[in-house]
Amino acid sequence: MTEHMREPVISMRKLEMSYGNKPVLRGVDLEVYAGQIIGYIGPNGAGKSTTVKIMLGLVEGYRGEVRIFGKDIADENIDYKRRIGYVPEVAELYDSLTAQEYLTFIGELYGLEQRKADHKARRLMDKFGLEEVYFNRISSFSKGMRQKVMLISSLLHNPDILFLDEPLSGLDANSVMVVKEILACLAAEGKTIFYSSHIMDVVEKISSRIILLNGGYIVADGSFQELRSQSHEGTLEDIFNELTGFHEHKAVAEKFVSIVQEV
Ligand SMILES: Nc1ncnc2c1ncn2[C@@H]1O[C@H](COP(=O)(O)OP(=O)(O)OP(=O)(O)O)[C@@H](O)[C@H]1O
Repeated sequence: MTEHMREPVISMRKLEMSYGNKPVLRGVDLEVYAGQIIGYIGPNGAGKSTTVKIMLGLVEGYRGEVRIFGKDIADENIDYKRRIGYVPEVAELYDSLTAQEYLTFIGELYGLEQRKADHKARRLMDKFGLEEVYFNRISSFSKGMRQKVMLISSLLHNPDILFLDEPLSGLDANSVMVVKEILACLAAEGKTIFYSSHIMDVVEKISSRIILLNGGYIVADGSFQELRSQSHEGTLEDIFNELTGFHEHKAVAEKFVSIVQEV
């Protein structure tokens, strides 16, 4: 079966969103299929988090249609949320809880039995080398340890779609390799991964499809090889600079440093 004969897992039509009178999304059309790892990129403030939060049902007031698992998310049916995992860019963990308390709590929110959530969370912590701190308070955790707890919490209920915002933030080189491999395995199992990041070389390597949002529109959509052959640029960083019309990094840096030196 070709990809386009299947139902999209996510589909957006004419998605528009404004904050006050400031338009952020000006008409985003998108269909995402099971098994895709979408590298979702764009300049700061382009609207990536806004799009993700709309899909998560956290932002209202958008125009257009968003369907997840074939259902319009505006229809008050929140069942789809049980099949979604989310790792936000800034982790809002409950510092006073232990990892065990936090993860079993999240597991229960997603409908797992307490005992099962505990057993699963403990084994996942073990795989990330955190078995010894399972009963410790999150307030004592380093940045990377917190990030691993967030990743585990987003996956406990075995979601079909995973939204990740800078998921490798704070992870050491070994853990980065493990997480990249986990994402590839999940995609091979038919999970859909929506991966937002500014680390272009990682996005280039892990994404099966890259979507570049700029000025409220999708300005590029394809595999890295497709984008590269269209833009005649070498790396994803070069393609990003080209498509967002940015060529002044040296001039901006020089000006910045010259202002720093004005004392
Ligand atoms: N709650 C809000 N109220 C008002 N404006 C907002 C709100 N949330 C986002 N914005 C604005 O919407 C625009 C898009 O923000 P968004 O966080 O979606 O960007 P982003 O692409 O995720 O950026 P970054 O790469 O910096 O994380 C920005 O101009 C931002 O100031």
